[in-house]
Amino acid sequence: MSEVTGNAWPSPANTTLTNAEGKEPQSIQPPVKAENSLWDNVTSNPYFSAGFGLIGVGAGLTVLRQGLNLGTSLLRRRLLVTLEIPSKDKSYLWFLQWMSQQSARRTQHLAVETSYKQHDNGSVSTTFGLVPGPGNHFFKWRGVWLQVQRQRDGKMMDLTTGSPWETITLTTLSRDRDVFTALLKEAQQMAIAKQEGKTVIYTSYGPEWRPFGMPRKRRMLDSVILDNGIKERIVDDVQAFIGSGKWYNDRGIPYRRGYLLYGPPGSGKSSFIQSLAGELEYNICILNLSERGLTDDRLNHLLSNVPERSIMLLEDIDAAFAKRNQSDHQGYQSMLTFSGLLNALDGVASAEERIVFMTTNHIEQLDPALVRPGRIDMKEFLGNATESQIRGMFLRFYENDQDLADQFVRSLKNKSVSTASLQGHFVYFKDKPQQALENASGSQLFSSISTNDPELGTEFVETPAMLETLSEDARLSYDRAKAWQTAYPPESVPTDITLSQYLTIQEKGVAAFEFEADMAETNAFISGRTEIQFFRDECCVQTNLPFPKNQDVYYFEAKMYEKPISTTVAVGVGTKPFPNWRMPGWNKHSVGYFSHNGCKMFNNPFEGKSYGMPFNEGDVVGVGYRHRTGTVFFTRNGRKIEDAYSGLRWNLFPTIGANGPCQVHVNLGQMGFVFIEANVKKWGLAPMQGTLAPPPAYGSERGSILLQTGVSRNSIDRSRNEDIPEESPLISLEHTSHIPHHQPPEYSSLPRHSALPRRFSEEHADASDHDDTSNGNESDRPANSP
Ligand SMILES: Nc1ncnc2c1ncn2[C@@H]1O[C@H](COP(=O)(O)OP(=O)(O)OP(=O)(O)O)[C@@H](O)[C@H]1O
Repeated sequence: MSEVTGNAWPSPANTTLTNAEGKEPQSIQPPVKAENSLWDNVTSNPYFSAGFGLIGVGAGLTVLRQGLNLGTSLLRRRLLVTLEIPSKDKSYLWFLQWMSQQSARRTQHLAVETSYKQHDNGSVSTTFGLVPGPGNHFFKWRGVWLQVQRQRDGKMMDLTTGSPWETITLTTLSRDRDVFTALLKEAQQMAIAKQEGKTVIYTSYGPEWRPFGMPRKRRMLDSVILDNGIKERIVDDVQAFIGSGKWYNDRGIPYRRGYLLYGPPGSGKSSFIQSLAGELEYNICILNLSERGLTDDRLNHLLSNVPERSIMLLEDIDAAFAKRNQSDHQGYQSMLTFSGLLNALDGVASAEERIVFMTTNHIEQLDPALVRPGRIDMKEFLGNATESQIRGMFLRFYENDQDLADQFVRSLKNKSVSTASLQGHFVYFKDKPQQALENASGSQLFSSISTNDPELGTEFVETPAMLETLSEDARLSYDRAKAWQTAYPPESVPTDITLSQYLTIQEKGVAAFEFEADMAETNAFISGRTEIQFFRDECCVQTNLPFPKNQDVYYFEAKMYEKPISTTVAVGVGTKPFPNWRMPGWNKHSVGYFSHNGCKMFNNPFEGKSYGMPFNEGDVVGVGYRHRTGTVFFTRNGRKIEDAYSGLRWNLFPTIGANGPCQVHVNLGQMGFVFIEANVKKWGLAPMQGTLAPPPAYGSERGSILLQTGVSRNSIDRSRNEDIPEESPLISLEHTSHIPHHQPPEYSSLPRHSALPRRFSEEHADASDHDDTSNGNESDRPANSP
């Protein structure tokens, strides 16, 4: 049994052991050696005590450091104040600019901020601003010490702009905390002062707007010379819009307004928008819709976050969707879709007003959905220089030279020149008005002149005055047709007479020609190939085949079979494809003679020229085409009117249009013409009958090829018909002798007999010889031979 005395742990020295017999216990003495070796060794070991010492020192230092940190942060918290400016914030750029003025010279670690400046003459100069680079910088401002810490995050990037994420941290003493506000205000004012009297041009940078280059000097409104009234109209409209936010909001109308400026290049569209921004003291946000990577979402975001007091400018809007008509689902150069643009323009309602300007050189290429009111509320045509513009431009360059200005205007009468060309001319003859006048017909000025003479088949350009003559509906139809013709240009489909069409004309004669009308699309119905019934609205129909080009003249006549006075009919020609809701003469590559006023029209609905008498029910209007000179002429009730137009060397199709109910019967040569000359000279589109036999009379089946038993290919006497091709029809040529002898028309563009069996063609050659000399029966063949 062991006994433990006291509460203390028994020391090994005092431990007593008794045995069972009660014999004197032997006291167990701890071995002296063991006690010394364990404890003493430990304590007396120099290495061990040195380790302890080190641990103690380390712990002490750690405590001290933490204490210091704690103290510093306490001190910082109490004594210092910091301001963080992330690179996303607007004031970041202001601050950097401000810094470049303040402290750059005092710091050792600089970074460069390069900026471009585009001058009014187009030249660009570059300036380098030195700003504190990443790291710590100290400087003193208004007696206060500041620490600037510019930190660039190596790992984080602004994914939209691709630039590294940066933060600027400013530190100063707590008591000087007001210095931050003062500093930021000064930076802001400095930035604003730089823009004062200037127009800032923003471009998109990722999903945000960034200033492009330095702010530009404001352009004055009177530096842009537009035709009378245009400038005032737009400026008044914009100003009225800007002040009427409440009006819009009260009526739940999105507070935005869209403007479209269209017209030829160099007419001042961009310049005017710039000067308008200057006048309103607005900035301009330019967006290129063809920009790579522009998506619907990004556009939407950009349009919803236009900087304050800015005009949104979408230039050359037609270019972005040039391919739209090929497929509605097509991707464009950018990833922007047309519907994306429409949605973005409709856009989120924003409290700030939104002014969107669009420009185009080709309004006809714009989708009607884009130009509808709400997206575009005001359209203005900026065309080539008018007389007043020419005078205005001249006087801007050579003040007070009224007389010379008048002479200059006179020298450009009836000529078409862009205002940009005029500017170039005046710059060239700077300070030399007399020379500018003398060289008014010089090549420099007129390099961009386009003649407006429709008779020469050149491009027609409408003017605002012309457009104003159209009603809203007519203008819509006109714009639609122009857009349509851009998508489907005249002659963009093959219209030459093909071999099979040629053979059909040979076989069927004039019956191969017929008017076509798609009932689903056209408000017209055709019966018996040439009898046209119009129902309502404007539309036109064309023949399936164009005028052939073998004989000198081709001719057809249209009889006004039933025509109320209220219906206007236009008889003429046009190329294909042609918008079937337009009258011939109203659109490119078409000519029309109009019933209500007797005018002729070519290529446009504005410049009708007085031509013949009006025509009405019972009247017969004829159209002749001389393809060598490309001349179109008309007849009225058998009397020829003078040539209408010449130089039209296209595949022209007889075209009849009407704007209301009426019936027009057309004679393409299937019967005698009212115009005698056409009968005598056989100007019809093809012979009355072709080479195909008419069906036999009832009861005369004997000998008829229709009821004969078929003749096998082998039964054909090939010794006499060596050239019969294997694939020739299985009709025995023995039986063709009764086919009326008609000379097949010699459509020169195609080989005459190559596709026909030799004997067949020989027979017909004989027959035609015979016909040419002895058969003068015009009722039989009125139309085809020259
Ligand atoms: N009506 C005008 N009045 C004064 N300057 C003009 C006028 N039209 C053109 N200019 C001058 O011609 C140059 C080109 O003009 P601007 O870029 O405005 O034409 P634009 O119609 O926008 O051409 P584009 O359709 O090719 O963009 C500018 O330097 C401008 O000053």
